[in-house]
Amino acid sequence: MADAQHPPEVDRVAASRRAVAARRARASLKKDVAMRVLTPQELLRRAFAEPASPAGTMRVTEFLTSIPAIGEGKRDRILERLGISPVKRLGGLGARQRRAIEAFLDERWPELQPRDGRSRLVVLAGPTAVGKGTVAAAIARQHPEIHLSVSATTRAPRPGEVDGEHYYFVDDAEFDRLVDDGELLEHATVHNRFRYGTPREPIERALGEGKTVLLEIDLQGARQVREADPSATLVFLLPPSWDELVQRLVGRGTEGAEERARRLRTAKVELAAQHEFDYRVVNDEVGHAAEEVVSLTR
Ligand SMILES: Nc1ncnc2c1ncn2[C@@H]1O[C@H](COP(=O)(O)OP(=O)(O)OP(=O)(O)O)[C@@H](O)[C@H]1O
Ligand SMILES: Nc1nc2c(ncn2[C@@H]2O[C@H](COP(=O)(O)O)[C@@H](O)[C@H]2O)c(=O)[nH]1
Repeated sequence: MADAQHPPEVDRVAASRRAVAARRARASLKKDVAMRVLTPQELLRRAFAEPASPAGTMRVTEFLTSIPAIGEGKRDRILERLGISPVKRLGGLGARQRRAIEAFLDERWPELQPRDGRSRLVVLAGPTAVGKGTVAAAIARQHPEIHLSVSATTRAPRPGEVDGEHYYFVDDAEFDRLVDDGELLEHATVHNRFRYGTPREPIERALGEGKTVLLEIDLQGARQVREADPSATLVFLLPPSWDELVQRLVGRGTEGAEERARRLRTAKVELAAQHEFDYRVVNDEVGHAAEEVVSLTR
């Protein structure tokens, strides 16, 4: 309430700060559910016990889509079935609606959990020129609901590559800064040459929104992701044969002979590590390989 000691603008600033803090706290709770640090059932219990808390002020729509298996379409069907308005906040649900949403979670929980306890983070790795980029681009085209990570790199753009779309092209100083500020989920010097890394924030945001996230990275990066999140799904893309791999590299025409030789040396090391991965997919035909990778993320 405004008075002589608390003029209205001071109250407005304080209220806006409180609103920002509450929004951040709700976003953090959603991320915890998406990352499975917190179960939806625990979040509901907090919301019902304290309707004014960040959990209690979360909208039912936000709550449902924080569960990775629930997208917007499914969310709307669930709310309609439960007779709950999408504008409702968890703490504002009536007794009947609380029972309905709790019963729904109890009944459907087994199928809402990620398959065999895996997170929604998916790594696609494999030797140079096997077609990781091509398969990842096909997945992004066919499945816009899957978030494709854009890496930072110190390598120069190839003709046609667009900053912010194919990579964030940065210099060494900026890459150092990203590492020092903890802005990368993983990073590595690839083919003993340039540095590549996965920006952390867009990944966490997409996971927080319940999306599947695809990282197209090298073996060193895949190992770091496994360390950071043992429940990530690691997929290794294989060529139909070694000769076909060499042909694809030569056919792409983006590297000179020396760089091709360097990449093929790394390819031998990467192929020898394929058994560290959860799944192996042969990229014989792009569409098939893309759908096979997607089926492993379901
Ligand atoms: N299934 C396929 N059949 C034939 N050619 C393919 C197939 N998949 C990809 N290619 C071609 O192989 C070449 C290499 O593909 P791409 O650049 O996607 O490989 P990459 O694994 O991302 O390579 P790098 O690790 O070197 O970046 C490209 O010219 C691409 O068009
Ligand atoms: N560890 C990481 N590796 C990455 C990342 N982004 C790409 N890569 C890998 O680098 C090589 C070479 O890529 P190119 O575009 O120069 O041909 C390839 O194996 C990519 O998978 C990353 O963020 N981290």
